[in-house]
Amino acid sequence: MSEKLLVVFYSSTGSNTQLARWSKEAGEAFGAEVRIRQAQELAPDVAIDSNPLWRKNVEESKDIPVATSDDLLWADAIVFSSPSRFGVMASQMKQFMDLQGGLWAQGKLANKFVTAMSSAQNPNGGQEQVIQGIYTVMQHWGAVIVPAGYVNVSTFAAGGNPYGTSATIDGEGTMQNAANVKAAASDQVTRLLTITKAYLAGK
Ligand SMILES: Cc1cc2nc3c(=O)[nH]c(=O)nc-3n(C[C@H](O)[C@H](O)[C@H](O)COP(=O)(O)O)c2cc1C
Repeated sequence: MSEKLLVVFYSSTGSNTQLARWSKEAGEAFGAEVRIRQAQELAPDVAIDSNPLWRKNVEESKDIPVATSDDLLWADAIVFSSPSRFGVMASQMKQFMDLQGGLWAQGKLANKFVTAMSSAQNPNGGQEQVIQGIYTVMQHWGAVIVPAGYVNVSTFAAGGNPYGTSATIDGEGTMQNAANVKAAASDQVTRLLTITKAYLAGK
């Protein structure tokens, strides 16, 4: 039986969409069954239309369903990916988490294997804090957190964040050092699934 991997992201201008798509690819390469899902957009059209990159990302990610509680129930392992918003996760991602109080109260979110990724405009624009914020919620859910650590050389080339892959996005929306970030994200997902698989085999 293959591992069930859920990739949940929020993205305005496409960078976390890209991290999520790379995560999906890595999950499929591992042999997992993968669902990719996005947090429900909360911003009004007037805000989205104020930034052509934002509208472009909305159009280009239309095929990706909105994340639901059922996706969480289904998953053995989860990748979360959110941009930095003043050093915390995007409100859209937090809203998705906040909607899970019912499942949490029933103990149905416990024992999921999770890891997280993030992006910001600056190399130190809050990526570490965003990932730690996601991990804080995961501790409340009783998840098993699988950080990137320093176990793959790709982590160093991507900027050396042991909490999870971090991307830096310039003012034009271009991801810096993208090939190395892709490699780190892929290795992070492979590590998540390797540990999930070992746990499921021993159950
Ligand atoms: C409201 C808001 C707050 C932000 N705060 C920061 C910040 O404090 N530091 C930073 O480097 N980037 C900040 N950014 C930039 C975003 O993190 C960056 O655009 C995002 O990571 C790109 O990811 P996306 O393409 O998936 O939307 C902010 C962006 C917005 C819209």
